[in-house]
Amino acid sequence: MPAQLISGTELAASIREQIARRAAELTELGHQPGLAVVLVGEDPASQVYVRNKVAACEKAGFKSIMHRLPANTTQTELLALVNTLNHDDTIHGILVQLPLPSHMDSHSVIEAIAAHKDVDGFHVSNAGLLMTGKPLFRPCTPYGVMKMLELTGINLRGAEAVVIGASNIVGKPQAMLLLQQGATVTLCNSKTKDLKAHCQRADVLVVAVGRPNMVTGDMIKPGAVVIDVGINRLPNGQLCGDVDFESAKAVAGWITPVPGGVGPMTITMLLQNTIEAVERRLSQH
Ligand SMILES: NC(=O)C1=CN([C@@H]2O[C@H](COP(=O)(O)OP(=O)(O)OC[C@H]3O[C@@H](n4cnc5c(N)ncnc54)[C@H](OP(=O)(O)O)[C@@H]3O)[C@@H](O)[C@H]2O)C=CC1
Ligand SMILES: Nc1nc(=O)c2c([nH]1)NC[C@@H]1CN(c3ccc(C(=O)N[C@@H](CCC(=O)O)C(=O)O)cc3)C=[N+]21
Ligand SMILES: [Mg+2]
Repeated sequence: MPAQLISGTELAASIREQIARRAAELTELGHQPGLAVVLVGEDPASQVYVRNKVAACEKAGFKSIMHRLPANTTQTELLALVNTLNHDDTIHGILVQLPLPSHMDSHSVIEAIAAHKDVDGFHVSNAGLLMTGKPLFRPCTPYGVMKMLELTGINLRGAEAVVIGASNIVGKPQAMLLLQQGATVTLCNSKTKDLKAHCQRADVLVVAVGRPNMVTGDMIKPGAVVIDVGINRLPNGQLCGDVDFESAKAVAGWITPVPGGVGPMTITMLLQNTIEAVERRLSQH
């Protein structure tokens, strides 16, 4: 039996409906959720993502402010904008689109964002809180993946979870969230020996590397849940994931498509985190 599809597009739409309802209530109370998205430079892929994020905000009834800065913006100018947004009470979430131009130090920029507005969850204090099991914001992509896993009904307690890719924004926080749900987690990287053997043990396989079709059907345990985070643009302009969808879907129990999989969930969880920021501020005043 071929794998069941986990539609990120559909799950995202149903979560966004709830978010829009809550946003309307919060607006009614005088607290319209506000997200600021900062894009430096003209990277075409980043422009697409940022446009999608702003459109999703508007559709959900958020206030969304897009700050587009030229590629030659200085780090000092960017830090000044971040500081202004930190002090703007109409803004609950701040997202600085990565990657930043090479003349900037993204670490310092992320650290400049007020941790309570860091809806990406990338600030070191948010990474630390996640690690200790008391997250303020869960990074959007891994958070979205957890929602997709919930939809499959898989019991993560004692499950073998393998994450391929160990970046600070996807792989590492993904491993933490899986661990917190009781999975036995293996986190693989470019030095991993015999990746195939690790994958074949996985009840849950999350792939976040950035290499087209690197995971093939022969690497997958029959019935496994396979989550493809990768977004790769092929020379012909087509988007594809890190998983070879055709061979994988013949073996997996559940699988996410690209596009229409994790990507739309990432944006949804960005909205979710912004709502959480508003709720938190309300409960503290
Ligand atoms: N759908 C979505 O919403 C999102 C999608 N993405 C996509 O996910 C992918 C990963 O992104 P990101 O985490 O930022 O990537 P990074 O480039 O930051 O990290 C890649 C990771 O993959 C590991 N890796 C590289 N080659 C191999 C290999 N042959 N075998 C095993 N591991 C390997 C690297 O190992 P090492 O640590 O040893 O270098 C590293 O840990 C990209 O395609 C990106 O576009 C990213 C964010 C959101
Ligand atoms: N500060 C910051 N936060 C991020 O969350 C962040 C970032 N920087 N830099 C880049 C990555 C990547 N990312 C994606 C979000 C949505 C889709 C998405 O919606 N993808 C659609 C397709 C979009 C298309 O057509 O290109 C899909 O998969 O169906 C993809 C990728 C967020 N990132
Ligand atoms: Mg996707």
